[in-house]
Amino acid sequence: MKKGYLVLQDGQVFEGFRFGGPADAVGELVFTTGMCGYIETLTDPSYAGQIVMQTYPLIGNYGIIPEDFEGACCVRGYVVREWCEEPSNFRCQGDLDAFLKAQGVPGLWGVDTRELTRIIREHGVMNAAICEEVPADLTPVRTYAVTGVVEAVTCKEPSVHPAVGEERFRVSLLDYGAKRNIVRELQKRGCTVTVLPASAGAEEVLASNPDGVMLSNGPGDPAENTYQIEQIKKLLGKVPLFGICLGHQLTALAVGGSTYKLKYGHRGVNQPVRDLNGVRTYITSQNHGYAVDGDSLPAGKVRFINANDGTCEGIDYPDLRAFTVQFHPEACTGPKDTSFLFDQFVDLMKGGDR
Ligand SMILES: NC(=O)CC[C@H](N)C(=O)O
Repeated sequence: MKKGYLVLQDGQVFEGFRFGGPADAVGELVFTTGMCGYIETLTDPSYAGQIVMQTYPLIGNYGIIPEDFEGACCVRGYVVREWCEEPSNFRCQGDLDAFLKAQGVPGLWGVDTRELTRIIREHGVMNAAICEEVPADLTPVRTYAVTGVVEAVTCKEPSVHPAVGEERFRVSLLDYGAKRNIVRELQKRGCTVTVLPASAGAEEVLASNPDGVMLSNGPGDPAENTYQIEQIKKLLGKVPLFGICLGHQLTALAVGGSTYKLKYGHRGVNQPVRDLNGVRTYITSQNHGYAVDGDSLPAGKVRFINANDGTCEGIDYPDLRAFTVQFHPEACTGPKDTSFLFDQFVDLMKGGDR
């Protein structure tokens, strides 16, 4: 077993064992609390630039299942307490170590992920390095910044995904790092989906005369995406629009609201979200480090809030025929509590209210 280290930007060092890719890596260290769904986590492009640490202590026991991939593996590193060398599952096609090796993603195991999670909860997210030798100079770790990541993960060319069954609607999906299940949820509901690169302009989006526009999830600081925000300004009010996660944040910025970085984000599959339009609380899957400041909004109304910390989790813009959520209604590991939001998007495209 080969020793390795996780070195935090403040100089704390954790010794563990290497697995996965052989290179060293620097990234923003974040933790996710999902007890399952590590395949979807590893292949969610929203994690670009980040070293992901799983709080659940045993990871990899159902192996790697390519059918469940959400997109490309964009994490910079992976940290677990223990990984399973002998996965068992009828759909399994390989183990975690082989997957990380093939992706060139360095991993570290055998570290006290509970202690590390405590540190991050108290201090907030920080940068870290997975390395073979503890570096004498931590400047590259301290100065690392997640930037330019939407451009790095978006598709290069448009692609069309036909509706399952008869085509009822045509949706343009702006891909800021889209998870595949967004496309599937739309296809299932009779939508033909045209996936467009994040560089697509509003004119290009509207040129095909879509019934609705969907804005995807994606990595990095939302405020960095000034071009995309300008395009959303031009789209709002012209066509029904639904935004998820980064798409939600960009829409809020487009109407003149603001976003800010959360101390350690929401990442996991059991985040409670209260619907302010009723009495329900939904359990949701989440992966975000930034949030919309609900009080900053010149348009729209906060519809969902996180039951743990009261942060904004969704906004309705009835005058603009748009709505957006910070959580993931398409979550493939689940929970699927909020998949009805895709039905509501369809209702909006039909010309009705949600
Ligand atoms: N999953 C996402 O779309 C994440 C949005 C954004 N990058 C954030 O961290 O807040």
